[in-house]
Amino acid sequence: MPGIVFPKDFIWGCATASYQIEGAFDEDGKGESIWDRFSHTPGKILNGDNGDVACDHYHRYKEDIALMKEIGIQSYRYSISWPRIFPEGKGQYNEKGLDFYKRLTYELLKNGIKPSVTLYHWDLPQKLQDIGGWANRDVTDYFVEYAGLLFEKLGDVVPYWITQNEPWIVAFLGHMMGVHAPGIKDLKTALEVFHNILLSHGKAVGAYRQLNLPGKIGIAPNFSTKYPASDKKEDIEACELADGVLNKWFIYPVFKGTYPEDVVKFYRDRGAHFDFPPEDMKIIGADIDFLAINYYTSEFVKHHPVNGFVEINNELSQFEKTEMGWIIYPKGLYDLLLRLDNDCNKIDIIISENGAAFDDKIDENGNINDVKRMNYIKEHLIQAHKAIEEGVNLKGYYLWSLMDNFEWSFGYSKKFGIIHVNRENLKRTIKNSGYLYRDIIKNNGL
Ligand SMILES: OC[C@@H]1[C@@H](O)[C@H](O)[C@@H](O)c2[nH]c(CCc3ccccc3)c[n+]21
Repeated sequence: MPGIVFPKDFIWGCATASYQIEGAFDEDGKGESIWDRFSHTPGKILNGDNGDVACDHYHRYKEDIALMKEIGIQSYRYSISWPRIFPEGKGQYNEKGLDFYKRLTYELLKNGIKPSVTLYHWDLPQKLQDIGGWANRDVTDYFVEYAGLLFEKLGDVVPYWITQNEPWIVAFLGHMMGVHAPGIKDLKTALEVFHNILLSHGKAVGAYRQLNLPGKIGIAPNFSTKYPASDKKEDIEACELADGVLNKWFIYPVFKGTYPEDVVKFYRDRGAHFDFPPEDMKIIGADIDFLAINYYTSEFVKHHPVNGFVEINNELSQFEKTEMGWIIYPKGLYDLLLRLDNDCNKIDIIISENGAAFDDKIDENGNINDVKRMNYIKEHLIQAHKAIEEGVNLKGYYLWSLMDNFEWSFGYSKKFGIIHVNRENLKRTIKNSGYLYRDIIKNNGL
């Protein structure tokens, strides 16, 4: 592979999220989150796993930051647990909870690692779910109160802020499919939740601008590139609809001030009447400094007589798959980056999540030669670099994830880390993919 060199100020990072790594689920005044409630509900999580202890990052954060330093990570994307800050979701804040994130943030800065803070990565205070959660429009204002406190306390030292992680997953896995917290199965609720999460994002951006802080603020949707399974007209139309449901459903409100008409009709035809106050759309379309994208895989799409479209990856044996059953399709990242560069007015983009779960094997010397993950990382970075050469303003890459952690409904069975975590004693071991990433960072390329 001819030497691939990234731009000199390209940011090399890694990402985690509070509920997936912290543990200490009820320590130092933290309130219950909807993921505490969901994972404590029998039958929701594989093997009955939960985040009570997770990777115990709450107590081991200094050791974990030392490992980031050893790998040479330049920026660390972490999320703040809202119920650690506001145990009841609003009102009186919890000094001890805030103190943890101050200690974590200053330890990163001390080690020359730029903090990138995600305000919401799914762990809503349960007390807010008790009053309707994200389906209750008032929660958007409680989110601004929460965000505003963190802007005030950490805004002068945190250079990157991400308001919301994956509104689509929160809305549709949590409120339509019911496989994520809070486990609701209702399309209309899912649409309200999606809208209110975007509204909370826009309001928080507005609050951030008022404070004239030195950092940058954005949002982290999940995208996947859709390809028609054939060149039949019906499959091409089905693919357009699938792209609308996932990708346009985010891009249009945030960058064009409206929801995509074809998808609104799709939902209306399925009994979910959908329209929101026009003034909301202005708030949702607040200017952001960067778009953070989570990309893992792509889908091939076929026409379906009832549902309009069906994604057929599980029928495709020609692609390698990860332990999540997702096809490995690096060109989908390239195509996504070119598309976003075009659709989002050449906004700065960072890849806020990219990575893969594989069934890692530990050899007799305790080393983990996770070649599949190493190949996945290299192949996706090659595509990211190609996009940069095409003029895409790609500014950074955050690998998912720093360490093996709680993979939502799959519990600890799916491992995405470049650092292995022993589930018995929580011992950390850098995998060969971690050493590869160290070399990539050192060389600023492949
Ligand atoms: O599944 C790996 C990671 C999660 O651990 C992160 O918390 C989450 O931000 C994240 N998003 C995606 C892509 C969208 C997706 C999420 C959950 C389930 C299926 C697809 C993959 N991941």
